Amino acid sequence: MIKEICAALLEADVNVKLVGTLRKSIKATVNFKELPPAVNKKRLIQKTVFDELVKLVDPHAEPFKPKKGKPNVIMFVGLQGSGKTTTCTKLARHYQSRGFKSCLVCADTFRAGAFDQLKQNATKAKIPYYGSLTQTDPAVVAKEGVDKFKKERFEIIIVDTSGRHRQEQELFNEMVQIQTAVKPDQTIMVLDATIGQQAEAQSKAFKETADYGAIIITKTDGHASGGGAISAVAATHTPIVFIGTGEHMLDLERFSPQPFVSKLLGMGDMAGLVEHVQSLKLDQKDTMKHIAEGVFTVRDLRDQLQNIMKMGPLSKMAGMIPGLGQMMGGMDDEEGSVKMKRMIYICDSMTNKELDSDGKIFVEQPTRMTRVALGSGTSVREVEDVLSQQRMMAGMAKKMGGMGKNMQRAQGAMAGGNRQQQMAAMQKRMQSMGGAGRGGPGGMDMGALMKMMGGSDGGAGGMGGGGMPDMQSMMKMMGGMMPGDGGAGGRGRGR
Ligand SMILES: Nc1nc2c(ncn2[C@@H]2O[C@H](COP(=O)(O)OP(=O)(O)OP(=O)(O)O)[C@@H](O)[C@H]2O)c(=O)[nH]1
Repeated sequence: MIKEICAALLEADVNVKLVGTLRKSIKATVNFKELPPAVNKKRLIQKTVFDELVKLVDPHAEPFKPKKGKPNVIMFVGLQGSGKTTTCTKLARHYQSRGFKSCLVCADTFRAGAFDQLKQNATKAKIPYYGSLTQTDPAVVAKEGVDKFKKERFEIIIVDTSGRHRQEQELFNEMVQIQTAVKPDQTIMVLDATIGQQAEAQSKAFKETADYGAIIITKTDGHASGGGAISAVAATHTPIVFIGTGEHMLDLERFSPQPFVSKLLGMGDMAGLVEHVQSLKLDQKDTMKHIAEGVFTVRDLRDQLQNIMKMGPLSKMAGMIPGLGQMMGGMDDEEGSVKMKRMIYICDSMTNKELDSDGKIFVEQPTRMTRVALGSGTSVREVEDVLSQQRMMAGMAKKMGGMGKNMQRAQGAMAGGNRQQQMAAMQKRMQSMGGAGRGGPGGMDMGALMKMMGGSDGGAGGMGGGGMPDMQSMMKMMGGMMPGDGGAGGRGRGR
């Protein structure tokens, strides 16, 4: 088993030496001889590997926190094509949306077109930028830009540097010159997740020269498992702060060790998820019955919202399902929960008749929407959003009408089954999905995931007991309710 895991890690581009160390430390941690016979060895080894890897990438330190009201200069370094310019803009937008006055400085005078690229990105994100088409000394441009923005009281000043030179030494010299000129509060290295085994050497070389304090891994939405990233962290003892999850401006997520390692090993914490959900005593009966009949009322939506709220932070939930965390890119727990609470207030301001309706009543008498908006302290637009969410779910329920009955049957058949076995089979399926690299996080096949969770094929994938099958609707809803871009039902990026 250890051999298998080590092979998988090597395949995922984790550094050879690191795998060796890991192997030794597993053997040292797990005392196989003295294990009582009842202990599930496989699970124990898996957990040890998982913990070791998480320990490796967990920075155990507070990441750099920019201070409000003062200039925070952040310099980016990294090889060409690693996604530096894109990530600079993503980060500037990230801070800007959190109330920091942010801007970008292009210090790449080597590549013609670098400034244009930054300009385009910055304009799209409505972020002020600085660069020069005539000045050839990058350190001078960087200093000019930083000084100008400091004077204008910008709080986040991000400096993008060149990643390409005729010789590596020239690139490194230039990095040092820029660093000396702008004295960054933080230097971040951008590393492409697809870099593989070169990650260690590259990150070490950059560390020796530019002594960056944080790493951002880009392109984690691709097929690469990101093992190189772990090697880079291990080699340089530098924390990963964010991960890039796509080409879109919003595809930047705070790094979190557990989901990252889960993906690397191709397993989500499904067991944890099942236990968590089962401990919540969610009220599903009516909704399940309704879905089986192909119906989904406003009240069903309300109950589902409340169930989701009970589950705790969405990001935590998502982290337990391989790939889902990344897929929900940019999702902020607080924003999500505020949005959901408002949706519940809206439902709570409805009459029983409205709640038990299919929503058409609001179309027939639109003043009802105004009344509900007033009563809940929200806007008509938000009421419309809730109703369109419900309509979408109702459409799904209709399609699933027949399927719902099968689901219930399958559930009943499994109620007496061996949960442990079901769970093991489930994990295996999750692993094969994650491990086979099906398009990585962004590309996870939601249909398959939902089918599995619902166990609609009546196979071992289902989870028995109450509650779980309704994950189907929950997932869909989670997908539809991401705040920010597009509002209700407006996702689809990250794919
Ligand atoms: N799929 C995906 N693509 C990304 C991500 N980040 C960046 N890219 C893409 O990677 C390519 C290179 O990104 P750039 O930002 O131009 O790279 P750079 O490091 O600035 O390159 P130089 O300017 O040559 O130094 C672009 O096509 C980006 O859209 C990511 O997280 N996921």
